[in-house]
Amino acid sequence: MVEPILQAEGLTVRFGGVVALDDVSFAVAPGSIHAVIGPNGAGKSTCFNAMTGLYPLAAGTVRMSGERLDRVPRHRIVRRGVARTFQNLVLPDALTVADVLRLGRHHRTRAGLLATALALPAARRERRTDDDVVRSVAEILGLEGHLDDPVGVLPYGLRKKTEIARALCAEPEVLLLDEPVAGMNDAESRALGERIRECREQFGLTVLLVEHDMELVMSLSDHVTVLQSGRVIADDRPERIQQDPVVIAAYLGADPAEVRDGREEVVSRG
Ligand SMILES: Nc1ncnc2c1ncn2[C@@H]1O[C@H](COP(=O)(O)OP(=O)(O)OP(=O)(O)O)[C@@H](O)[C@H]1O
Repeated sequence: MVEPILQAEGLTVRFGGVVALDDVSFAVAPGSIHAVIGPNGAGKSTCFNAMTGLYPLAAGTVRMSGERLDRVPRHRIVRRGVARTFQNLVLPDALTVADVLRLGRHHRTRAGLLATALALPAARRERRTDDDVVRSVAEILGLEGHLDDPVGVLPYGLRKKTEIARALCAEPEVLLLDEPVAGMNDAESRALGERIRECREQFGLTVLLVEHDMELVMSLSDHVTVLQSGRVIADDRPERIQQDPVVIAAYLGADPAEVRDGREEVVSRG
C-alpha cells in the first residue's frame, strides 16, 4: 500500500466497564473512499469520535501523513486538514445555508475582528475567498439555489447536504462522514453518493465514512473496514468483504462456520 494519509493504530476506548474499541488498527490510502461498517453497537461512531479527539484514547495512536493527530486538541484538528460531519444534525435553524457554510471557513480566518468590522482590505479579500469556496462547494452539492434559505425550512436531505458542505468548506484533505445518507430514500442516497464521488475528484479528497447503507458502501468505497464488538473483523476491498463468511456471520448474528454459500446477499442488502 502507498503511504497512508490517515492511520489508526491499536485504538482502544473504554466507557467504564465497556470496551467500545479494542485494539483497532487500519490505514486509509490517500485519495480513497474508505468505509467503516459493522452491526449496531460495533464501535463505528466511537472510532470516528476517537480519531477526531472527541473521545479520549485508553491506548493507540492516530496519524495523519505520519504525524500524531491524537495529540492535537480537537478544535485544532481541522487545521491539520481533517473535517467531519456528525450522525445527528446540529445545524442552527435560523442560520442561512450560506452562514452555515461560512462557519466551515472559520478556522481559516486570519483578519482580526476590528479589520473585519471596518471592512479593511485584508478582511475584504478574505471574505471574497470565503465566498468563492462557499459558492463552488454549494454548486457541487446542488445547494446554490438555497444559499439564502434558513436551514430550518429545508427538507432533511438538503440539511444533510448542508452539513457535508460545511465540512467541505474547511477545504480538508480528509473528510469524515458519519452516516451521510441516513434517513434518505434510495434515489437520494444514490444521488448523494455520486456527489461524494465528485467531491473526491474535484477537491482531491480522501473520504472516510461510516454508513449502514450497504448498497452505497459497496458501490462507492475502494476499501472497507468491518468492526464487530469493537474489533476489526475484516479489512479489504468491497467485493471481498461481500463474500467474507466472518462478515456475513457478523451481520446475521451467526457462527461463521455455519454461514453457507449464497448468504452473502445479506451483506449487499444491509
Ligand atoms: N458515550 C458513551 N458512553 C457509554 N457507552 C458508549 C458511549 N458511546 C458508545 N458507547 C457504547 O460503545 C459501544 C459502541 O457504540 P457506537 O455508538 O460506537 O457503535 P456504532 O457502531 O456507531 O453503532 P450504531 O451503528 O448503532 O450507531 C456500544 O456498546 C455503546 O453502547
